[in-house]
Amino acid sequence: MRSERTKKGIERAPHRSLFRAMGYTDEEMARPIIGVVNSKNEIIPGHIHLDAIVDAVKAGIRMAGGTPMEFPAIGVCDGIAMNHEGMKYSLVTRELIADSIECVATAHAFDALVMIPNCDKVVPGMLMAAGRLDLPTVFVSGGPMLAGKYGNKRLSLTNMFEAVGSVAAGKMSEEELSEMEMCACPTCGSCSGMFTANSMNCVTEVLGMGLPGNGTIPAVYSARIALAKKAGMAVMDMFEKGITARQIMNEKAFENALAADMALGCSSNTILHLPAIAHEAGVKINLRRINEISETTPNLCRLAPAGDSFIEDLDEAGGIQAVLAELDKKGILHTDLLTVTGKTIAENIKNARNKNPAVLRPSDNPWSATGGIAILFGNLAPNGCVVKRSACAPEMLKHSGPARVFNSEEDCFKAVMNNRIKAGDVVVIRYEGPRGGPGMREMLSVTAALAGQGLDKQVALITDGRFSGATRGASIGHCSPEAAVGGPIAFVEEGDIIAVDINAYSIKLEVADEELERRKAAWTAPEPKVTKGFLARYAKMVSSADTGAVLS
Ligand SMILES: CC(C)(O)[C@@H](O)C(=O)O
Ligand SMILES: [Mg+2]
Repeated sequence: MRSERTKKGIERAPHRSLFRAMGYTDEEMARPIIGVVNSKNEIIPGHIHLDAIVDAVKAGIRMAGGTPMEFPAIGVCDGIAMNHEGMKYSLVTRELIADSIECVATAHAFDALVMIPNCDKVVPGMLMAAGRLDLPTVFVSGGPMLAGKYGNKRLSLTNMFEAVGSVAAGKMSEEELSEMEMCACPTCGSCSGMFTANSMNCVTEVLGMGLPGNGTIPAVYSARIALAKKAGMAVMDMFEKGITARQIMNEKAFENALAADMALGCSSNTILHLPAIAHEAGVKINLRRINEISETTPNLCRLAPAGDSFIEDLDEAGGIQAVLAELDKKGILHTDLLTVTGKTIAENIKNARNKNPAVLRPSDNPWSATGGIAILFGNLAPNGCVVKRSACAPEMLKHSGPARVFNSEEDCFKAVMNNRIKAGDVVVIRYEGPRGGPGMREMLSVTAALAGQGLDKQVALITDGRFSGATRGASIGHCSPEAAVGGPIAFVEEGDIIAVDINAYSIKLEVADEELERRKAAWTAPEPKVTKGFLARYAKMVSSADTGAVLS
């Protein structure tokens, strides 16, 4: 046992005295020590209830003969951090979470880990730690929030952000906005659509790191508590069999994750997180390979923000296992891979059934023959940029128009709220990349306000920042290289024509090469916006978005 480093022999008597200080018994010390990473806090709706999940996990570990030892992980609510300086501190927590778990788990020589995340950056941060540490590891998330009800309409956080634009455009009253505010987010859990948190929790299940049900069972269902108990038992089984994270998260597992991403219509943020997680697991994900997978994977789900169903509906339809069964019918899944159930994907999906073809389209009757995400390349983004095409109005799949250039999210948001963006425009928001932001802000307020004004069918937006999973429209993010390092997006001028052809995977700044060279020669890198603290250190070290914005 790895944990013997902290508890066996005469030289470990001091260590044991410290365990005794916490009330641990000989029996508890003799058993495998399982680190239980609890990201509970009182500022994220997806995390407020996690103590109940943690208690159930610990019960499962004890039932199966282990000793759980809990330690914390931080987390940020992207919704509450949105549209202000706070959002610069969101993506960066992913690395803090991974690094801090590495520190605690190694310092205390845990034998195995159970990770309990829920929201956006906590899931990938923990998956990165799992890949780095390569211990037996099981994930059980907090589960999705139920959808809100407003009159006879169901709604989610997307509607709230879009309503802000509707009020600004005079299409909705402030009274209606306040009424919606009271019912959009009715329970604890990760926001109810196929936004980033749920995307990542679903992908965790596909990777094989979460038990069946991990991605979709609602936070308030008793089945989630039972799942947590099973996760505690599963980690003990993995420990006994010597199954570690990297045996599960191999190259084929990431291919499965990307295929499911395309079928589910996941958040564009998965294209940052999956390469970052793969990097920690020793696997390389290439953006061009992602397009190949998207080209051959049907899009089966249009949950919010692409449609009006929610994660709870996907759960009732059979959840992620039913999605995998649909994909398997097309032969696009590697099914011989091991998962935390101790069984293969083929064994896990044997009895999975699609119980609602309106929510989960059968693979021979998809929403589209191609997947939810497209990576565009061209002179404006030589290293690629990302769009969730399944949440884009069909008329915007091909668009060209004049650039409206902003050097920060704030400047652009003001212009949108003052109704200064017009039909046909291509909004450019730059110096918001991983290094330039710093921290690559998520720009749901801008994209939602445009959608709330009805402009999502007429306006495209491109940025070196990123979006929320709740963003819809021709919102093209992660433009690489970013403006702060002299990427071509830095050279766009007001009125330049930008042509986007999403299904051709192309984005073009229609300015002659010689002119772009002239602009490049006249360009100087801006001074760093932040000069102290973690953000300043992050800005110096972070890689480009096309490689996952990682620190190594
Ligand atoms: C606040 C949201 C909706 O969670 C967003 O952060 C996302 O990325 O989906
Ligand atoms: Mg987010």
